Amino acid sequence: MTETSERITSQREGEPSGTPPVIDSAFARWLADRAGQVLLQVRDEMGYADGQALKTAGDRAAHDLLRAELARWRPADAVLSEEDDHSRIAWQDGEPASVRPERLGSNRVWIVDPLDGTREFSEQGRTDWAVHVALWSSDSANASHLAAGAVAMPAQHRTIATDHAPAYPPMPIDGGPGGSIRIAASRTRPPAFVTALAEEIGAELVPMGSAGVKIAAVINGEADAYVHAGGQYEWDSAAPVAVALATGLHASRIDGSALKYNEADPKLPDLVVCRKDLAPRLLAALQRHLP
Ligand SMILES: Nc1ncnc2c1ncn2[C@@H]1O[C@H](COP(=O)(O)O)[C@@H](OP(=O)(O)O)[C@H]1O
Ligand SMILES: [Mg+2]
Repeated sequence: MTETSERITSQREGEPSGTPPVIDSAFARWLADRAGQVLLQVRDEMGYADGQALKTAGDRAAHDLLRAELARWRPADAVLSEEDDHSRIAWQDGEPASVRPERLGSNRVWIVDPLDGTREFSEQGRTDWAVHVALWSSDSANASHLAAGAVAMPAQHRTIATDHAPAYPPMPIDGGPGGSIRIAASRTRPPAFVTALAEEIGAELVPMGSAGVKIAAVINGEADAYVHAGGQYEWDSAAPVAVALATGLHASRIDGSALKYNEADPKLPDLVVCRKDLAPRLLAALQRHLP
């Protein structure tokens, strides 16, 4: 991890407090950092006695901050947030049957997960939780249309973002510790097929919370791949995938197709993020283990 790719999240000296950068990628970092600081405060103030109350308070506080700052500094843009009420849309075959979300007519949509790794946030001592801020833009050149992204990991005192894309992860000399590929997977609900996949390719599973933290582990070279299937939403992956793509990593659905964001139905149930040299082997093995 280089110094430029890993910045302490606190307000820098001499910066006028509350004035965000104009450039979208730096704005994404600023916003994720702000929400991260709020989440640390919530943890400090509430403690861990009531985990459910802590999760609810954290989700709400970070969501409210992101919503307010986006309304203030990017008033023309649309927002898709995990904490919004998606239930008012009646889904039918993956299409909204009644209300068409306003964001589908917008050229710029901020896709945010105020607190990814909610469970880990509520557990004392755990640092594997994150704030995700991504910008989807119809003008963006990449297939996923992700123009900017930031993942703040406040309890780890680091933020990764597309304004200073991290260096391409180092190649382990012998394929990682013990010579095996390291696959980051959910610590509480790893998909069954990932275990079978790991056995076939002689990989080791590295359990941790938060999709953002797992993708950050691949970006940092602490893991070689993140494989997930069985359910997730656009906000779980948009920001870390934006950073992974800016770093030069492979990121796709597990069938190899492009990850698409700002779709009518925000479900995005599976993905794989890995070094480019691993992608052909991993995708071929995935074909044999698709759930
Ligand atoms: N099967 C599933 N269905 C829906 N969401 C899932 C899921 N598996 C993981 N996720 C979401 O992906 C994020 C990372 O999960 P995990 O740590 O288990 O890998 C979590 O986001 P939130 O914490 O924002 O809810 C979690 O809710
Ligand atoms: Mg999430």
